[in-house]
Amino acid sequence: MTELLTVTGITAGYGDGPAILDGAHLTVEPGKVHCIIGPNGAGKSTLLKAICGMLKIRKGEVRFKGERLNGLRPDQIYRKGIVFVPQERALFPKMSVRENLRMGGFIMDDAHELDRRVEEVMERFPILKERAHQKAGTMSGGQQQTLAMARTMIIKPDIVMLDEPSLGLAPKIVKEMFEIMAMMAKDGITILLVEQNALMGLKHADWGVVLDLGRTLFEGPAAEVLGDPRIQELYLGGKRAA
Ligand SMILES: Nc1ncnc2c1ncn2[C@@H]1O[C@H](COP(=O)(O)OP(=O)(O)OP(=O)(O)O)[C@@H](O)[C@H]1O
Repeated sequence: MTELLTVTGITAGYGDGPAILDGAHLTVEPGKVHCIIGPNGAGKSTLLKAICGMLKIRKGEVRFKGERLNGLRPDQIYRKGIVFVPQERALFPKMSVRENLRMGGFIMDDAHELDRRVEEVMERFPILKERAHQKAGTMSGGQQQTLAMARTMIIKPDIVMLDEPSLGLAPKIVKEMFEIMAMMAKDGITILLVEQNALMGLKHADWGVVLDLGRTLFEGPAAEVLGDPRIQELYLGGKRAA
């Protein structure tokens, strides 16, 4: 197995506060969809924030393509091709769809190339092309989520980390969101997904990771996680996977 990213025994927290992550580990394989599940407060979002450089790693390490990422700033990690979409999506609500997409390429020096990428991405998402001049903040939740996901594609990233992208969206829109995620994976983008609806998340994933109290309790093929009676009982609401 060739790992794209490995997280080994990391400890991290907010400021000088207690360790929220306490020995978490993770193996990320190229081109696959990885879903991190676990109860509220387990540290799922914190894990994504630690990987993308928003939180200092106190112990352990994160390696990407063999290179240690510890201590790098978020923009340096972004430049390497790891993009994080937080729960709140971090769009610029007063800026247009096109301007938001351009912001996805803030690390690109070549303005023409950036414009070309924005056009290319808009071709993939007709709703964004139609609404290129609309202010992002005036769009529906689903359209904003589409924009947030499309924006990651501007720099042709290696890894996109999505923190609860389905939050607050109607079921039909959630389905569309998972379709976009599948399209990104088909394009070769490796996905790291945190999903509150663990069953749904795992059903769309290749690899499952169970995090609790800041530790990785289990990681393995998503089908195995779905089929494990103990995990079903503790983390999947006791529901048998269909
Ligand atoms: N900005 C912050 N400052 C201090 N503590 C924080 C901050 N953000 C999260 N925490 C704490 O870190 C712990 C883990 O939060 P985190 O958001 O990573 O959990 P989660 O597994 O993603 O759960 P949820 O589904 O509730 O978001 C919680 O106890 C939370 O209160």
